[in-house]
Amino acid sequence: MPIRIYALAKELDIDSKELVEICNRAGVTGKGSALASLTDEELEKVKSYISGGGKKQDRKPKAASDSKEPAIEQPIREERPVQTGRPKEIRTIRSGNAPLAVHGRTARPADAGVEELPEEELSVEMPAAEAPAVESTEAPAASQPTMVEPAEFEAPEATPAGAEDSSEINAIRRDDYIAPGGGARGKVRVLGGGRGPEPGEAGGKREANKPKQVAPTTRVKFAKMPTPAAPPTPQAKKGGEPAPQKPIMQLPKAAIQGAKAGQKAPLEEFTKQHEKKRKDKERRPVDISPVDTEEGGDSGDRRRTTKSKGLAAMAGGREARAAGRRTKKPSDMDSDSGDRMRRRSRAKMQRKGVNTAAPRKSNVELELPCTIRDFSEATGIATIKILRTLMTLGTMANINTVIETETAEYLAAEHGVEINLKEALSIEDEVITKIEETEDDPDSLVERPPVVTFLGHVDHGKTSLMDKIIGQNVVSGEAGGITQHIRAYIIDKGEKKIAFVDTPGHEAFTAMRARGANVTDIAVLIIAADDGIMPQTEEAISHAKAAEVPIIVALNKIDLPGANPDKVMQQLSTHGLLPTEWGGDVEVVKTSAITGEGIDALLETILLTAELHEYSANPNRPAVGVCLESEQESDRGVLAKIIVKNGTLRVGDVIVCGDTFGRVKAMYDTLNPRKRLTEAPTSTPVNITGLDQAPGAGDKFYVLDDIAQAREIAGLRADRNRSESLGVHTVKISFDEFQKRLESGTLGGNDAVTTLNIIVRADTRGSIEALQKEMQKLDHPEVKVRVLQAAVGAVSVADVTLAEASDAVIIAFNVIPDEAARSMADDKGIEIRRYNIIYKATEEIKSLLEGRLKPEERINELGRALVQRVFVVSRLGSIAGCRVLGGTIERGCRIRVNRDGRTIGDYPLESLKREKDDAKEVREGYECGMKLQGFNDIKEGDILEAYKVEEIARTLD
Ligand SMILES: Nc1nc2c(ncn2[C@@H]2O[C@H](COP(=O)(O)OP(=O)(O)OP(=O)(O)O)[C@@H](O)[C@H]2O)c(=O)[nH]1
Repeated sequence: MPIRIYALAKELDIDSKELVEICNRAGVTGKGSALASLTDEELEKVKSYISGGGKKQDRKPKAASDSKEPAIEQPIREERPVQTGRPKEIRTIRSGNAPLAVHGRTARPADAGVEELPEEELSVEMPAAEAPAVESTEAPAASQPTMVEPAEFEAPEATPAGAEDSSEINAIRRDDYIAPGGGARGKVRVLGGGRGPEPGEAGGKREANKPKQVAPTTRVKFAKMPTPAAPPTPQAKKGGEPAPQKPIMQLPKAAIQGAKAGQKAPLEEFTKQHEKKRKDKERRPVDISPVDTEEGGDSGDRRRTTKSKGLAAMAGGREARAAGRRTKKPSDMDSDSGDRMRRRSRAKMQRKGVNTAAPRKSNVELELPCTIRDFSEATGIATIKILRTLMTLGTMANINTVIETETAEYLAAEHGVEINLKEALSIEDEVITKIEETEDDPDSLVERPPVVTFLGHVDHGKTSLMDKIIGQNVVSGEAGGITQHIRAYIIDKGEKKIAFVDTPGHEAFTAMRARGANVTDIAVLIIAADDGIMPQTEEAISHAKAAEVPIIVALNKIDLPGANPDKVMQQLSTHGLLPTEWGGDVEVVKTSAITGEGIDALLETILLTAELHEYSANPNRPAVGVCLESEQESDRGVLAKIIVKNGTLRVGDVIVCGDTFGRVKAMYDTLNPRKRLTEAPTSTPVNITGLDQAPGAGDKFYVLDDIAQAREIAGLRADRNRSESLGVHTVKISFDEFQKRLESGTLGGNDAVTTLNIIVRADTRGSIEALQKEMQKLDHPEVKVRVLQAAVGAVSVADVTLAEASDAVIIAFNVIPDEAARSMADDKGIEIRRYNIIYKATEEIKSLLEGRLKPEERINELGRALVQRVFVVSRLGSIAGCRVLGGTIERGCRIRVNRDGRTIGDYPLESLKREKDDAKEVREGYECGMKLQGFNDIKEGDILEAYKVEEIARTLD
């Protein structure tokens, strides 16, 4: 017969609730309350359980038997599941006013009699449903610090009657506490379970069976703690097995003992120190070393780990910070902070010696001129390194400094970078070069009139002959009967035309050629038949030959009685111009400007020669040509005389001519200056207006599409001309320059054979013949010697002009240059090489050709002096009283004695005096006395040249 549990409890005289639990332990489950009924079988089972002592055994604390701790130290509680998570409620008691330090709370000095309890004995109530079962001896793994409020020991809690949910409120009752050794007052036990002791246990069954009479004030009831999120502790991850939690602060043994003994100060001091350390640590930047992070939350372990890692850990931190910076996008930061960060980063890299420049590049193409910044960007070399390199050369520069080709090559070599330098194309290169390099379609070419120039000695009849041809009388209009201006005309000869250019002399002709304006197709050499070849005739021959144009000889003044054509033809033969009459290829026409004899024959010969050479041009292309002369007129402005070399020039065309530009406003005929033209075909000389300034003789002109282009090109040229005029003249041509050009293969010439042009001036015809004979012996497969001119007499301006136009060197054998030629040669950088031994001159030329010209000595010209008086002293000999004309005369130099333009001797200077005193040197404008060693035949009017021989170190093998 079923019996209610409460009835059975009454029968057995036990608490109904306790009986319910006994039923459960006896295996009779499903009896949740005292109202539940027990079947007979269940009743028998329960009674059997009670009578079998199971009740007593169950009530024995398991901890007492399992724990390794001394039994007296074991908490009196039942084995309960403990959750590793958060605590729900805490029950604790304390002795007197002594607080307990629990989980992160600073322990205050405890009163005497307070028992130090192991931490795991601090009871934390966990929700049974969530908590994994653990041994009660293990410390709860809850990492969240929990504060336990003090509770009065004298007022233990009592479970209120009818409280079924023990997990919700677990009061501590007096019966729960069993003092070791009789329950001495003052001992503290923190109880884990909410249940009171079972009957029969210490505390008495009687008390257990009765509800406790608890004063409301003595019962401590805590509100539920907020539910913190469970930290992902490593212990929790390991199968739910919590790791033992270590105390935040470990008190040293001495402090504990001192505190127990009532010594307050040591413990307080230690506590302060610990607190200070903790705060310092909190203020320190967080070390985010990956190693430390993995170590978990144990601060002690973290400290050890950091120390043990040492520099490695620091490096790791730096890397982590750098990684943080790298991952931060520029957009995430404001511009200022971004700039600061970049600057800091750059500065740091520079401190470390890290190259912040772009990586070096190879095979760099660099357009010159460029700035140092451009060079750095192109090559990847840091600008600071480039500037340092330049400083070693003594060049102070900055990043905007423009560097030239040589500097760029040096920098590239110094820093081991290969660069391909290319000059920047200017608009001039792009436009003008394109025009010049444009080749006309052969089908577009038509025959054009030849341009003829008359050359010859003064008064041999050039102007008169041209006048006769064009039917004008210009001779009478020229000042002094000497041609002062270039005249240019085009005449009709039947169906053909011939253009004539009359120059003031061969020098003007050559000067124009020197500027690259070789307008002449055919040179007509005018020789007066009664006079024959004169010095200027020789020069004219040389100039015509140097121009490499066909030569026609006009034997003028044939009407004169003294005309001797055979003599002239003989002379021509000796100058390399063999007449056709004598089997040569030079046409010789006998003419008279007075009678007109031979004029038609001359014109026909010109046309025939032109036909042979097939001069042609493209009339349909934009015109190109040369300015022959220009002047500023008051009414028409700039009037330029030009000749069209190709294409057709029209009014309205935009032209650039030298450093001038403009649009052709008007065009005038050269024969009839007031006759306007609308166009000028090829080979036509015309006067034009419209240019902004007067161009120079020899300036080429080009027709462009755009006036702005013309203006820009003219401006660039003007700037360049200004800078060149401020620059220093360099030696244009010299033996050394020849040597360099030979070695570099840039010496001018046809095909594979280069040509060494020489102009010879000598004291006698015999010297010239001897020199020419020696030079004919010079044989070189790749270089040929070409004597442009060989004449007797001092070096003239014409020689220098020819040398400039032909890249020639002047060899002066026993002669000196006149003052004008010397000045001009210095000005234009033309070398005049002087010799007094034929063998030495030919030896040097031979060495030059063989590429082994290695001057061992160099003549250093010092100065010149004019002998004004000669004093003959019996004991000493002749003393020359001189005035220094130029330079200085120095003691110990050598003196060349020149008389009538010829060098008659070369002697050492024995003594140099200023008045009666020996002088070290005498400068220009001063008088001095000179005694030459071994020469007493000095005369007034002699020119004494002082020079020194300098030893030059060999630069080649
Ligand atoms: N009898 C004669 N006299 C001539 C002939 N040609 C020129 N003359 C004269 O020679 C003189 C010089 O003539 P120009 O024509 O001035 O000689 P040029 O070569 O032009 O002289 P520059 O202008 O100084 O270079 C003049 O008085 C002419 O009259 C000629 O064929 N026969």
